[in-house]
Amino acid sequence: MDGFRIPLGEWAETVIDFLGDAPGGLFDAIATILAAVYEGLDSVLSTPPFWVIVLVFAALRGGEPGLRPVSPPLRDKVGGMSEQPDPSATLVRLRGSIDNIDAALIHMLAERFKATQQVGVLKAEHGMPPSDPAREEQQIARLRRLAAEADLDPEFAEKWFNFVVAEVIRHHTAAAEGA
Ligand SMILES: O=C(O)C(=O)C[C@]1(C(=O)O)C=C[C@@H](O)C=C1
Repeated sequence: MDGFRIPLGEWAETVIDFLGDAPGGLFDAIATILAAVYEGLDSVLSTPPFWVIVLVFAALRGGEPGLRPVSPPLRDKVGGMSEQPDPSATLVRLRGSIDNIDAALIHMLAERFKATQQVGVLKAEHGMPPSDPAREEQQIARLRRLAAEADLDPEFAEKWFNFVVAEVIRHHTAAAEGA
């Protein structure tokens, strides 16, 4: 063991010599890369994607009945009333699912408004108009398509979108007036 020594001091000297010889731009480049890595990590950690929110709720509920899929008991109805479990228990179970979904929707809406709030600041700072009808048209077309695929009424999806966007535009307008 005595014969072996990690030459830490020499390594550090080499690095310091290298940095000393390096052109000034190198430090800027390192700072830029570190800042980009930091910002990337910060945005990943502060904006959980959709599936993280869903997983958090799944974990919070554990194996409780609230997480059981809604459809199988409804399918049982075809077999006749005698196969139905206790209606009060069914109601409690379905309400458990409804409560989970409502909570997830609130969290997702909060994340959406955090993002649009930043868009509002950006638009206000650069004199961009609060609303962008062309963008909204694209969003509505996409959401209507997704709704149809998911068995949700596309009219309802569009109404929901317009309701949310009206609130976003109200926030954008207030931000522009305050800027
Ligand atoms: O994308 C934008 O430009 C936004 O301001 C966001 C948003 C939205 O909430 O989706 C809101 C208003 C615009 O008219 C279009 C879209």
